[in-house]
Amino acid sequence: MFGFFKKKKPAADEVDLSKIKPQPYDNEYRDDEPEEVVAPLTDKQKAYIDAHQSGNPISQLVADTIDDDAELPPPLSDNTDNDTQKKKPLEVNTPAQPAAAPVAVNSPATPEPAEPAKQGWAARLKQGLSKSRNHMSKSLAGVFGGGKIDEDLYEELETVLLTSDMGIEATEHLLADVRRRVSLRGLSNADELRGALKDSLYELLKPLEKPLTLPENHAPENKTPFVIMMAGVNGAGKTTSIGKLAKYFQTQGKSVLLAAGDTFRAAAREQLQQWGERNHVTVISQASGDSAAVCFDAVEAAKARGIDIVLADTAGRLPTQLHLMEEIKKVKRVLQKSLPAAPHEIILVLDANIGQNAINQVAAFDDALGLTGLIVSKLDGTAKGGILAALASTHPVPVRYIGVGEGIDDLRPFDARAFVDALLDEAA
Ligand SMILES: Nc1nc2c(ncn2[C@@H]2O[C@H](COP(=O)(O)OP(=O)(O)OP(=O)(O)O)[C@@H](O)[C@H]2O)c(=O)[nH]1
Repeated sequence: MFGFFKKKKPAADEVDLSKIKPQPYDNEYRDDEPEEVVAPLTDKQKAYIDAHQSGNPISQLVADTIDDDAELPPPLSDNTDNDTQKKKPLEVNTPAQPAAAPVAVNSPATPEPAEPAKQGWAARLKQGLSKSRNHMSKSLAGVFGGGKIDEDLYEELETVLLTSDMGIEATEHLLADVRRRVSLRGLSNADELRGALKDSLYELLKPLEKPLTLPENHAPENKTPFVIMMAGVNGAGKTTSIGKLAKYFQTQGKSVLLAAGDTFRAAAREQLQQWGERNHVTVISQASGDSAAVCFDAVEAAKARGIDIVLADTAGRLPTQLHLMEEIKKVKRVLQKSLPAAPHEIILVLDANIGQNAINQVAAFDDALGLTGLIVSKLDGTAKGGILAALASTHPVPVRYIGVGEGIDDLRPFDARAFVDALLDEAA
């Protein structure tokens, strides 16, 4: 669809958009010349070309027309000169040699370090949660260690749950539920408590298990992209999660495009471009441009190419930074300009290490954006995996995925049963 850009010779400092190739789709790389897939130009496309020829991505024009721009803070980039910003060329990083099959992730340009033998997800999850499991196991040794079930034992259990970051509400709920099960099942020995606790925790977490359902593949000409926007505080794991998801979706036969909407952190764009190369997917970015504009461009590019999924990165921000919360709301509004139903999914990425702070973050981002899901990252780095129980009792937003490591395969849909087993089974 971008073949029409061939008609213009790009300026020296611009990306030559004629080099853009279509993405792999449905496991098949379409190597046809761009001109062959060009439909007659619509008014919108003409406007796009005009905007591009003036060195001014159309997204910037759309972003500029958002009514409440006046209330917005100055742009995040160091460069606050609007004119200069408008001239920032759109960067489209398309991998030079897309893999024949989307599942192949090794790029000749950026060879992957040799990975150790692949583990199944259950083993990865268990290994990822080993800190939490060891903490639980050690603390619960006294509880499950034998003897009678009595009030002292319930008190000990209460302490273990609280020190595992489950929070007061979840702890009270679990204690009451365990008591109920003990009485129903007529349990009397402490070593029988483990099963009762596992069942209680599973029932508490089960409502969080609502996997993301992607739309069916449509014919390319009818297809609109499914847009996933990421939000979260600095360093929560947004960019890394996008990289992992890009691979995960490709293994499901979906084509993916990335939007480098974190235009604030110096290396975020390069970091996303690296993930793009590893996954052989296109990354749309602008050097220190406007986040909303980059995301808009990405959705336009995805529409033109019949891409299934757009993953939009955003800069990290604290909920207390009100001007930055306004900025991310603007990203959402500008995405809707390109595709009224977008973003179809707004995911908050939560670092599991932050403990009870997670509750405030979920509440604040939900209030600002209307969250549809969570990714709980870095569960491997904490001994307090109980945060999910706290979320389930206070702010039960679906946990779409959990991350248990920095590797590309260390992210999967949340499975309450597997999680409880990995957390509460006896440590190896
Ligand atoms: N151990 C572990 N590390 C992770 C996980 N997810 C992300 N990280 C690491 O956390 C660090 C921050 O991750 P990023 O993806 O850059 O975080 P971000 O939210 O995009 O950061 P900002 O752009 O600054 O807001 C990186 O070093 C990642 O490798 C995880 O599940 N486990």
